[in-house]
Amino acid sequence: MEKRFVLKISGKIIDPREPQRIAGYSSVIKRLVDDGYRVAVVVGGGPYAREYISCAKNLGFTDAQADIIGIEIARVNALLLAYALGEYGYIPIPRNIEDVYRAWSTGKVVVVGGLQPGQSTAAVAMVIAESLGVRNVLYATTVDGIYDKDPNKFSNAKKLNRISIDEVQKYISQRYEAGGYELLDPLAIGIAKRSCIEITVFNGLQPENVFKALLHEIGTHVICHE
Ligand SMILES: Nc1ncnc2c1ncn2[C@@H]1O[C@H](COP(=O)(O)OP(=O)(O)O)[C@@H](O)[C@H]1O
Ligand SMILES: O=c1ccn([C@@H]2O[C@H](COP(=O)(O)OP(=O)(O)O)[C@@H](O)[C@H]2O)c(=O)[nH]1
Repeated sequence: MEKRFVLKISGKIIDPREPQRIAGYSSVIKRLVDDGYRVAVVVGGGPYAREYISCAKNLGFTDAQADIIGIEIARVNALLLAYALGEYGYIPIPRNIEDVYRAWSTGKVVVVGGLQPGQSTAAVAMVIAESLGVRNVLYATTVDGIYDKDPNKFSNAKKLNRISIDEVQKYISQRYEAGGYELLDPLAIGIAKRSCIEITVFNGLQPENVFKALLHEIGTHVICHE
């Protein structure tokens, strides 16, 4: 099995109010590196990004400006994890794909926040996976996987264990705006499709769930047909 993967962690999970969970992710990632895995991590902006984005919108900023503010918050969350990784983590946080290549070539764990307006960190995870030739993205979020409809809105939503990348769009209702882009945004889906990148969407509130997600024991496995 390819021992390389990209791990996208929701900003709702890497949250400054939960330092022990950040320490938990650092320990899980270090164990995987010691076990011979190469990992690139993308961290989202979470509730703080949305506070700043709502302030930006209130001040009449453009969506691009609101996105850029979200990017910076995601980068700060990424810095929390990168520092927690100690000598395993690459510093500084890459700002573009060229920086990611340089960081990856050092052999360290690359941790990234946002990259550019008009997308989410899910798209960042796909772009990085595609750039590094990695075919496996683990998506740690706060729901158990992809459901047939939003589980936070419909109590009768059913979790899907395995779906094709071509089906994803019909299940996700999405606000295409700063702070939106729920789950997999259009760019993330497009890149996963064209480069046949497999995705496991799982509940990452417990860092140890990464081990189960790696083995497709939990979450939703999104596959592509070669
Ligand atoms: N079909 C679906 N299955 C699961 N979650 C969905 C679905 N449609 C919308 N969602 C919403 O997407 C959210 C996860 O997306 P997002 O908020 O971007 O999370 P993250 O912070 O992990 O990027 C869930 O909390 C859920 O409310
Ligand atoms: O490459 C990126 C990554 C993030 N964002 C902005 O930063 C916010 C926070 O990122 P994301 O929504 O992916 O974080 P999470 O869903 O994990 O909280 C997004 O909503 C976007 O507004 C962006 O513009 N470009």
